[in-house]
Amino acid sequence: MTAPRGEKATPVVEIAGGLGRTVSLPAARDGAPQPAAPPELDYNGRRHRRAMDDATLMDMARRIPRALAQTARLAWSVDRRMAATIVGCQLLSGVATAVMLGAVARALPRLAASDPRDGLTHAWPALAVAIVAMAGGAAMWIIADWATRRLNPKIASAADLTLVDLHMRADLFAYDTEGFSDRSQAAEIGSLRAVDLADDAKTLTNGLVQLASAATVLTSLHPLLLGVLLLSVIPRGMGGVIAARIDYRVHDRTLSARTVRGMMRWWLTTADLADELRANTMRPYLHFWYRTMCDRVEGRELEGARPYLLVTLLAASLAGVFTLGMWASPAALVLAGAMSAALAGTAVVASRTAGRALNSIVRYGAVMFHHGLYLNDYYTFVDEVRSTVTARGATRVEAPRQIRFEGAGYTYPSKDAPALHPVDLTLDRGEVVALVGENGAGKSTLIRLLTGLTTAGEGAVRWDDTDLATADAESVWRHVGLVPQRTGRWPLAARENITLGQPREDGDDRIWAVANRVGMDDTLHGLPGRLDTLLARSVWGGHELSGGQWQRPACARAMYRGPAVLVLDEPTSEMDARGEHTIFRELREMAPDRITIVVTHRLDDVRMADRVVVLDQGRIREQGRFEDLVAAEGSLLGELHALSKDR
Ligand SMILES: Nc1ncnc2c1ncn2[C@@H]1O[C@H](COP(=O)(O)OP(=O)(O)OP(=O)(O)O)[C@@H](O)[C@H]1O
Repeated sequence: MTAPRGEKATPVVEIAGGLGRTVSLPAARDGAPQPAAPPELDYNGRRHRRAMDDATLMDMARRIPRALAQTARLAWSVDRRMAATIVGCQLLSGVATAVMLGAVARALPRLAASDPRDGLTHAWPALAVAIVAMAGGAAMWIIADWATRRLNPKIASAADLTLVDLHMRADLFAYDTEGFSDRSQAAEIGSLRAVDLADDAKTLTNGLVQLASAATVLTSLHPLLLGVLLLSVIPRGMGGVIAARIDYRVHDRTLSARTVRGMMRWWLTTADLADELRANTMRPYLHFWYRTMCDRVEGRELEGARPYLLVTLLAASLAGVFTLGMWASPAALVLAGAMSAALAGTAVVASRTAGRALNSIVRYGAVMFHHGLYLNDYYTFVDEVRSTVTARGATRVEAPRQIRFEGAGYTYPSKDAPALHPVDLTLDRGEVVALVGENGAGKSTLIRLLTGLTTAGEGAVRWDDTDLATADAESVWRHVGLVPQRTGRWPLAARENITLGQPREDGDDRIWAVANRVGMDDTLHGLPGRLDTLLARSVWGGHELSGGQWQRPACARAMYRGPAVLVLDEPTSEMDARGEHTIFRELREMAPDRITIVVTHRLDDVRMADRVVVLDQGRIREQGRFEDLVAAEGSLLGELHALSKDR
């Protein structure tokens, strides 16, 4: 048989089999054709492209005060003393510049006297003032820099902590809304940029203060000089905006590739996937994929280099022309007899100060505009998530004797069809209820509603008489122990992996007792530091558990809480038969004091439940005792049970 066009026939390797026979095996697909390049991925978080593309000098001038105010608010909230130090130093450095220029204005006419010795004698007090003012200005800059360095780590921690905490407190509804992860990512960029913004703000305000001082001195020398100075703002400003736009476009065009490359990097380097990657010879393709992303980023960055060079060259040339203009104006005033040569010298010094200040203002103004957009995202996201955190009611609930679904249904925000159609269901304390159904039937959604993780879109879920939509969420969760389908493999000590989420009791006796109940005590005794052993292979000194072993601390965690509502979503899917048996035996023993709900696809485990609720496409199709349902004609549970036996 011939191989398809473009593909090589799979080579066959002859190896010696047992008993002297030769066995033919297909060799690894070493020379397999390279696949197509990964598709261009679009990143929905790039909401600022238009803002940056369309930005005029006026837009920037309007937005920058807002960015400055937001940065000041952040700085003030983390360290008032340092924030005030920076502002004070900026003002003093401006005063120092004005004093220095004034002193130069006084010294120069005296230095220009016919006898240099005599001139110097008269000029030195003013020169001394100029030198002290310059040194003072430099000292203020250094102190402002020191204060910024003290402020920056605090800003970084505060912004990061706020975001992480809000993510942990956000209503799950927020996670399901369209574009949440994009907004979250944009906010994260904002929190990272907040530190840059403090630096940018310091340099920008310093530029503004210096400019104001120099402009005051220039105006006092001759009002015309101020006009020339203001004229020079326009070309410098335009150049700054265009260069910032080019930078931003490169940033924007490489953002998707950089984002997915960063995500893929974790997949390629984590120990979790190292086995799969090697044994399935995935490396060549993944290397090709990663290389393609690197090339994409590299290529686009190089594309931006040329226009950036042209714009900066043009802007520098125009700036040169205007610098000449600023120097020519005092000369013209001297020639016209409107200004002395000595004052013209002062004007040149003041013009140079103003020119440097303008450069800072334009450069850091553009950067602040850009970074400010992200800081704005940060605050928008923080406000959005805060509103979802406080959206629930304030009624505090006690451990329920009964949970009732009263026509309770739910549709995910991104979906048209309900994941759960309105259902009526009552669960009583002491009962073990098994939830059964095919993939996507709505079991996890029902669990989210009964534990108050999500509130019902229609109808109500009541814990005794309290509608969970009006309840204080934290007070509900205090009574819940949940083993979700995907549990956390927390990179913490074994002890914390069991006690996580509740206050520690004195001693480890309860921890060992619960470890015994989930059949984990032997494993814990085998760990080098027992309960102190760090359960994370990737971290130095850590220890790894097997997949099934990891499900035990998750069950132990829920049992350790001793909750009034115990919910387990496929808790034993990776466990061996002994582990599974132990867990279900314990669940039965614990049942009298609580409401227990178990989701499982292993239908033999369902026998231990008092009642089985079968979900089908978001509706309760049948419920009752396991034996009765299996025996009933046409029952879904009977069909699924028969299929599980027919393997
Ligand atoms: N966060 C979500 N956003 C949008 N749709 C979702 C979300 N979670 C679940 N769904 C959808 O809701 C429906 C019910 O899902 P659910 O997870 O409740 O099913 P399940 O019975 O637990 O399935 P499985 O047995 O596979 O765990 C499915 O169609 C699923 O695609």
